[in-house]
Amino acid sequence: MELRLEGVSKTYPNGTRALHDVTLTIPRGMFGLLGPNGAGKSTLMRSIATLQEVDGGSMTFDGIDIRKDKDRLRDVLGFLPQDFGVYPKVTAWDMLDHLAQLKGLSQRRSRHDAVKALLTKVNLWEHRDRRLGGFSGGMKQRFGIAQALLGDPKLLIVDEPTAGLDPAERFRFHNLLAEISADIVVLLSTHIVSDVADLCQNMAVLAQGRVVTSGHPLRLVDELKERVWKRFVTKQEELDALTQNLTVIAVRRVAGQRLVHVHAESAPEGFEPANPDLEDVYFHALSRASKAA
Ligand SMILES: Nc1ncnc2c1ncn2[C@@H]1O[C@H](COP(=O)(O)OP(=O)(O)OP(=O)(O)O)[C@@H](O)[C@H]1O
Repeated sequence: MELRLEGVSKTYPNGTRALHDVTLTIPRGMFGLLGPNGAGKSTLMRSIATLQEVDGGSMTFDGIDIRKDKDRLRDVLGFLPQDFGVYPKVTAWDMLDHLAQLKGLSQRRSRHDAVKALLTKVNLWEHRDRRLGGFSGGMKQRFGIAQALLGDPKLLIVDEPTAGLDPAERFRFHNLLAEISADIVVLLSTHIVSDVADLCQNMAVLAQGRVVTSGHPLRLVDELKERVWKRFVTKQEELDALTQNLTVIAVRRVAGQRLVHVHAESAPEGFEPANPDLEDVYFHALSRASKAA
């Protein structure tokens, strides 16, 4: 069971090239698709979810040709879109029961069993009679996952699910996703590097519609070993000079100071070795992509 994308491309009518020859193999488990705003993540998610068309390439999931056989894909798909909205005056139970009916669960008894199991799974059973409008951001997202899991999907797509969640809610949401992804393919799109570092066995970075790196997060970090160097800077002129002469990957704030990470085969003067992490992988991939553009 895997999702395969080959040469997927999309240009919007206004000429924006949102996807450019995207080729990825996404196996069972959690796959993180990282990229800055405008990279093309939502376009890709929505296309896989059959909500919009691509212009070229092929997309298959577990033997289903997604572009040709949309209905078959929808039968095995769960989707939590970026802008998942809820009816504020409806209770969690009534909303999920209604959505379950729309999904084709017509037999009342088994539908109620399924709704109960899902609300329990996402830890909202005790809140089932509360109106959705009173839910916190994290509760709404967990409800979003419950609706996405109706009908036991084999492919679950979640688009930027943790934006705006506080750390405790994020942690809870992560645990839920990790549990779900044991048996199915979960595609998580995000611009938050630590979501991918914490959760994903495989990942890709998308920039300007292209896959700029992909693989196992720890292996990608490993590839940067002894190639990332750090140094604190205080003045803007210093930073400008470094940016001109070296490959600056990232500038972070650490305890109120600016810490520069650069990529180089050997230590530039004044720099010491840094332990690379997934942020370095991400920013290095983005800086390579913007140089190539
Ligand atoms: N309907 C549309 N018509 C024209 N251009 C679009 C349309 N939807 C998206 N775009 C453009 O396509 C590019 C990719 O957008 P997309 O929303 O897929 O990126 P993203 O990585 O999901 O970003 P974000 O996190 O901001 O949603 C952007 O340049 C965006 O402005």
